[in-house]
Amino acid sequence: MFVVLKSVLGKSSIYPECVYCYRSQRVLCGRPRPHHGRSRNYGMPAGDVKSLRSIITPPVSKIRNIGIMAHIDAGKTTTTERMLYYSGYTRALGDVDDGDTVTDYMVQERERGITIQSAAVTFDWNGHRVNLIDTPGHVDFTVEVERSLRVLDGAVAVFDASAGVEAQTLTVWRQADKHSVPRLCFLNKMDKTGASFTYSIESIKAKLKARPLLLQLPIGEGKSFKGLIDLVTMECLSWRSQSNGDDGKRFQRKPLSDLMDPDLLHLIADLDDEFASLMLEEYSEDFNLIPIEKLQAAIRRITLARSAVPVLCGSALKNKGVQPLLDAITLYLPSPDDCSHNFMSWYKEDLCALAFKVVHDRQRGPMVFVRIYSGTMKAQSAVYNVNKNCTEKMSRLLLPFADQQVEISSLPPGNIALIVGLKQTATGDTIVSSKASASAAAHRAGQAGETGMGKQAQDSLVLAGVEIPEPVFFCTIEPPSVAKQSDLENALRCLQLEDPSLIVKTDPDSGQLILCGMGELHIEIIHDRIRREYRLETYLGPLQIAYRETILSGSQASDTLDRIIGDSRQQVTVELKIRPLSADSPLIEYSGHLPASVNGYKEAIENGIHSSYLTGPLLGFPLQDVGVIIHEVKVLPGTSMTVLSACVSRCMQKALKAAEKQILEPMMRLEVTVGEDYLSRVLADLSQRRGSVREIQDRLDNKVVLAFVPLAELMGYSTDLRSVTSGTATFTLELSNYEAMKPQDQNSLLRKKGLL
Ligand SMILES: Nc1nc2c(ncn2[C@@H]2O[C@H](COP(=O)(O)OP(=O)(O)OP(=O)(O)O)[C@@H](O)[C@H]2O)c(=O)[nH]1
Repeated sequence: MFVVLKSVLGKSSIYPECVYCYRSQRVLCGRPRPHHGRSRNYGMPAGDVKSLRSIITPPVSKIRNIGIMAHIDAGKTTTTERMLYYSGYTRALGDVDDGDTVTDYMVQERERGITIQSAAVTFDWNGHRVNLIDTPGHVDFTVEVERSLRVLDGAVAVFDASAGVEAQTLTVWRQADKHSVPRLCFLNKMDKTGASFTYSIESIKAKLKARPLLLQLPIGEGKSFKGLIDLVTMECLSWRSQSNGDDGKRFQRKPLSDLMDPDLLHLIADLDDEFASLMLEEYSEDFNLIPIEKLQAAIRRITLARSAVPVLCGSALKNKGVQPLLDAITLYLPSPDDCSHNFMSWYKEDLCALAFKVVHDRQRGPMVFVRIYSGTMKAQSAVYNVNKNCTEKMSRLLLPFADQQVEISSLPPGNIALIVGLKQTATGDTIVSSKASASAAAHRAGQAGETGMGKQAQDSLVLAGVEIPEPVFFCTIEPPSVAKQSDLENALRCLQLEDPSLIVKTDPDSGQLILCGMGELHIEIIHDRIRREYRLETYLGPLQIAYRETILSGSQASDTLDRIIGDSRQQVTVELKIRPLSADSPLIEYSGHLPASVNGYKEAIENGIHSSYLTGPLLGFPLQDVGVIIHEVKVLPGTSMTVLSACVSRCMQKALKAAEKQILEPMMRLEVTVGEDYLSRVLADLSQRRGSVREIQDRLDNKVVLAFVPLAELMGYSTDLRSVTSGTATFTLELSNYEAMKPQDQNSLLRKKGLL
């Protein structure tokens, strides 16, 4: 039994069993007030706390962890807002155009009107707990998309009914195909001039290669759109005109006919054997006697098997069709019970959760969104972070109900929760109950290893997270003044917890901070967030590609460092050889006749070598595949280990200068999905980008081109691909390896950098 205390802030320890509701304007997780000065009233007057009072943990079969995916501007934020409103968790209808929505809470999202990071909101509908997870579609945020696909069990694809399937939906749809996520389609904006139900259905068939299962038909299109025909219940659903201020909460359901829709029945029988036998046997006399529940159960089986995709329609902006969409989510999309992940079996009843988003609250510090896969999560307990190898204490466990957070004492598997108190946990980390439990899971994975599972597979099973690709772009970032340097470092530390694909380094020569990210937009967004959220005006250097360097021939060098520091003499002599590293030789070797005392210096010697690996001799990029043989090390007694490391490092630089050098460039594994009509154009474009095509596969009616292309040739690829394929192709990109540049390409790069 929960009691809601209105606006009681920071007193949870006094009433540990209570559920607190927080006024969003004060305690939102880092959510700033709307920038335009107008703010929505999220306050909860007395007597309107029914929904929070009734919070109980539902059985897992009643949980729906659902992603919303859409092309930019299709209306997913508006649809989400309506869902929150109709389910009773917000008191006013949020409007994207006024910048006062709940889910798009980063200011840039409000201003740019795009959704960058996945936000999760929870609400209850018809006895079900719905956790809505927003799914970004931009290619720079692929990791974000993959991570959100990992935590959700089903998805709703929202379309602009006047545009049909657009590029971003295609990208996320294909990722959802890859991860076998069951979906529903919602054709939004049926009220818009040019909206066409038929066109949208045709484009779902043609572009997504999906089989639409029409559960509704619109009554009118564009300005004349009034309501829907529900083909499952054979009812007419009509809403009052929004022009007289109607919020669409109440609508009329009028039975149209006692007869079922024969087309729908036959299509369902075609797709579902169980339903077909009902029609042929029990109800062969009269199909119209088939109970609606049986029809709905068949639609659910079809949706989960992904043999067709239910299609609904409406207009979120005009408050029409959202409640039936919510019904469909609870009726047809999977519960956590319907989905399983391999790694879950290693934890059995023990806690295993994935941190899928970290946000910063000025008062409460980092707040971590988690999906619980197994075991129970308890407030005020210690948890073990497998990725960071550390134990942390969580203070509070919250449910992210709309824009309020509701405190709860424990949560079973299948749920999404918000944790306060974890300081080390970053997005993508796996959280379990203890180190012992992680070891037990690794042990179980190991036992399976004996039956054919490799070490790598074991590790990935123990971890619930998504692998973060190496960043391939970088640029320098400078604070407005030296005094602000530590503020900038702090901001970057916080941002890294939220976004593990952001890497921050310090240039060893200039001491400048360097941002490394996944793409142009990624770095731009980080820059923007530092300005807005941390109020720091920073300067970015030009965006550069992260090359690497290596050597093609061996070389030898010796060096002596002789210094008087204070009143002691410090002297080191080093002689070493470097050579291209072959796959089976060790990185550092010591030649046979070194004095035994060298053993005591090994750490300092290796530090010197590792520091020289960070800056290559040509352009200062990290070294790769360079082996070292230490021939001689003479150290005067009393010499500090720092001087020894410095001498080794200087000697390495000398040897590197003398060797034949090579730049390695990042090669990207590019996967382009395109219709046959545009295939030749895509291939011609790739050949101009120094790309090599490895394979062309068939996927449904599309061609999938697998190619390796130098990253340097992929600047602006998304725009170019859109123009050569009229927006019909999608692509994914990830780092494959580093490859030696051809002499002419290397020379032109060096010339560009002013080094030739
Ligand atoms: N006519 C019409 N406009 C709509 C409807 N739903 C949303 N819009 C408008 O479409 C624009 C985009 O809506 P959003 O809800 O921000 O779309 P989104 O998909 O969340 O956009 P991103 O977060 O940028 O990807 C806004 O101007 C909305 O007012 C609708 O049903 N009909």
